[in-house]
Amino acid sequence: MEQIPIIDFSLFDQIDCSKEIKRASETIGFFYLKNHGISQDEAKEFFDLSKEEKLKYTVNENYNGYVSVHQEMLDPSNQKIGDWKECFNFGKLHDEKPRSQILPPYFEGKSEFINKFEKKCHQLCMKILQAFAIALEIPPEEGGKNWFEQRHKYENDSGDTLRILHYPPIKHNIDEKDIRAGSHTDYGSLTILFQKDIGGLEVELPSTKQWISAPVINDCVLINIADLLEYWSKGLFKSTKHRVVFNDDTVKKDRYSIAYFCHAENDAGLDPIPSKYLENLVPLNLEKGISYGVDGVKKPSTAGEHLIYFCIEMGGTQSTEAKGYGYHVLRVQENSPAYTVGIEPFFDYIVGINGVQLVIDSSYLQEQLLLNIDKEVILLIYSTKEQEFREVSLIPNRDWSSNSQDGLIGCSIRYCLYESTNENVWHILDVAVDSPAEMAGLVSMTDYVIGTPHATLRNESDFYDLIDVYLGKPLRLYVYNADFDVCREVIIVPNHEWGGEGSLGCGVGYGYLHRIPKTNKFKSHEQEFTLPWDASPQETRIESSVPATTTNLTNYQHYNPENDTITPTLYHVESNNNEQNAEFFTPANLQPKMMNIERVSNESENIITSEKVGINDREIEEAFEEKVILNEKQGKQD
Ligand SMILES: O=C(O)CCC(=O)C(=O)O
Ligand SMILES: [Fe+2]
Ligand SMILES: [Zn+2]
Repeated sequence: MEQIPIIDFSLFDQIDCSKEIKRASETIGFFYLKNHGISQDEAKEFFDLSKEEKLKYTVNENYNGYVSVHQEMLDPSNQKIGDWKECFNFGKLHDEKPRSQILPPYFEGKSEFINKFEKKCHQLCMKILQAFAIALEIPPEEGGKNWFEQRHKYENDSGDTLRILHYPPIKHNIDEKDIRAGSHTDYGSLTILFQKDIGGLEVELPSTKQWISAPVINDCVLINIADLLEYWSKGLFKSTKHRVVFNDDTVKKDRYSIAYFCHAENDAGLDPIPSKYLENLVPLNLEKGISYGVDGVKKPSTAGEHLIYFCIEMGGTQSTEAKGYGYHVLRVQENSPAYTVGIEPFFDYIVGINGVQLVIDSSYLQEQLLLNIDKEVILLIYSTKEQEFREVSLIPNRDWSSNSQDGLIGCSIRYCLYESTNENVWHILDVAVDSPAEMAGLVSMTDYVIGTPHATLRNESDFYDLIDVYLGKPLRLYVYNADFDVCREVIIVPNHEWGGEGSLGCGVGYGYLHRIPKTNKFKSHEQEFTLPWDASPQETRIESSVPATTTNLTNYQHYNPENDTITPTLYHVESNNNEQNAEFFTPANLQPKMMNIERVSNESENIITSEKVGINDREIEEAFEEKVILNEKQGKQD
């Protein structure tokens, strides 16, 4: 079986050493270094402080600070409980610059030592990266052996982190799923790992997927390649999965380790390393987000963007993001019951009513509303913006509107999947002067295009196709502004004649990094939602085989139409839609709940002066039918 090689770093100046490092990085992604020049110090004293003391320094938004036992779960798909470890992350402790992190008094006294240690680790990483540059034969005109160093300068901001770890002993019987650190890869360029006395680290061989042990070897540090370097090298270097397991002989012992995560500077572009060894390799997909400049040209991702993604993930948003089916709220009528309780179009999904989860598209929701006219019902709502469930209670009724066509709660809905919906938005980046984007009033950085009445935008390219079709013509966009937490309608005329590059004149970002930020405005409702559902409203209803979408929904029953005892003819769908995605509660003529914006006067045809922007009903109807309408009607209206 393959073994993790031991490389003697005192031989650094000989070419063999860099070749060996390259070979190890291409195959296992891990190697031991002997004679690396750093002596390891004990982290134990910090972890011996009281829990209260340590919790005062819980990780901040940059992921610096204290992480308590079980707070981190590195392998959520296989773990039942978080990692059996606690750790403390130090950001870079510059001596020249003010520190971004407040240190516990315990470390304050040792900050000089920590700073020195970090610098030594960084220097060691630079030497290893030099070995990579030599082995990859980066041409001198590109930077030669200094290519990596130029992108990892200590004084520049980066995600460099020193982490001390403590894995407490376990006294009771452990579950087979219990693990000290779940399987994961590291995030930056390189990691130096200092192990001491107690083993348990395992590495998954990329070739065979077998887990092998990475034992403690005296006087050696362990180096591993991390994700950024894998991406940068088009996958030539392997960012290998690793984990820390309990062994019979170590489970009752404390384990301490130290990791130094070396990252590229935030501004470092991630275009591939200039090396002949990469020429025939296909770039890996980062899939975290794409940005386009004002000129419409794709910008390379940077190490900093990559890092933001990491901080979002580790900050825990991943665990709250839910996936499942529900009724997407497309419109909310002003002064309707839904409006009054703050149901938000676009972001909200109705996923349950009175304790029953709506896992199947059926007439159940309508029936329940009809059965409860003038009585209170409780709707379970999932917000893709807040990534949160909440309950609202409202009274379906016909009194709120004089129009008999209006629905009972005043929402237009469509049954669909609610996963990553708020990633399918187009983030407005820099807006160029006098560009169509500026004239349309688009706001740089805080505006997000969330849709259009003309078409259903299902993926990134749909947006660009739409712009092409509307070249020289007014295009209506629904735009969300994160500062004001409000939606409005914008009319833009994409064109190439405005005098700058691109047809919109603004940079656009798409994907995970460019999703709509949470506002946490429903946080205060959390209490309300955790109340258990005690009613079992339909005794005859049987659990459907569809699993609950999230653990939050365990108190919800599943509605199964096959066991329905309610006569389905109670409700008549008043809609001219024929598809199963009928628009149940839509009145024939309603004004969209879009903010009316003041528009700056201008001769240009795409500017409407201080005027309320309404949307034609037919347009909306058709958008809801998910038909892409890209033609004649537009001319008529504008
Ligand atoms: O403690 C160890 O041996 C490994 C820690 C680790 O892999 C990490 O923190 O990323
Ligand atoms: Fe790791
Ligand atoms: Zn963005």
